[in-house]
Amino acid sequence: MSLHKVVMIRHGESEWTNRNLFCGWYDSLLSEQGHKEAIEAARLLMEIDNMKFDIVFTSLLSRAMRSVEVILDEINQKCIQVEKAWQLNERHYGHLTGMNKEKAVEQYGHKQVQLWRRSFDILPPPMSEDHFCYNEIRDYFRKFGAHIHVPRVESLKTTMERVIPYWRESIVPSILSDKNVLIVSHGTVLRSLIKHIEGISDSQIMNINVPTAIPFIYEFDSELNPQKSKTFLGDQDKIDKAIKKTAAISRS
Ligand SMILES: O=C(O)[C@H](O)COP(=O)(O)O
Repeated sequence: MSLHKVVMIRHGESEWTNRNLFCGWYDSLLSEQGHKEAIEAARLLMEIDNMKFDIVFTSLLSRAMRSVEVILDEINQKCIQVEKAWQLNERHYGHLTGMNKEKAVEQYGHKQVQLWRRSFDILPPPMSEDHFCYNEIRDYFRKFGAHIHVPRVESLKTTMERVIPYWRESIVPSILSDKNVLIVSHGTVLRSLIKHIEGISDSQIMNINVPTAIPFIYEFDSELNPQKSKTFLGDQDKIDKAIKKTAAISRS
């Protein structure tokens, strides 16, 4: 039985993640560390036997698009098709956007902030029009056309409402036509896909954290059943440390 292999990667660290700020739909650039992480992700991809991609799916946010450029350059596959879609954007963090995560804990408490970050359906407060990022986010996405509806806030649940239809309608046909697919996206988008693909419950998904720039692989049969849980590439100790860092609110 021939299996369909799909590789997924969360973009490298952004400047705002480096400063421990909630980012969401704000277009924070790849940090210097994020650039190095993307190079390291490419190195891990080169260890896969015969890994030649046919198509890459990514978001409209620079941290993901730039990670794609760095990775494709490093693996010497610059000329392949890259599909950029707003549906693969990070979840919108609403009022929390731009707030320091430790300050948010001081203001709202650890339990509430963790529920906003990792619960399935608890929405942070929405972004109001006088929020300091409101106009910048709206203007950034206007450039890509009127079809993009910029939300005021999203949970994992509402993020899935745009990610899963895009997965079914745009990504799955490529997988089933035997293309080698690479997805470079964001923490919440990848948690959406992992939840959907592995049938993870609403409560269990709280414990899933996707570290930046460590590729993971799914192998699907022809009915798109995953053969096993996602498999991260690289050293297990490094993977465990990166997952722990992603889960934590404090970066110190
Ligand atoms: O949007 C963000 O701030 C990050 O991409 C994810 O942050 P989190 O790990 O706190 O959800």
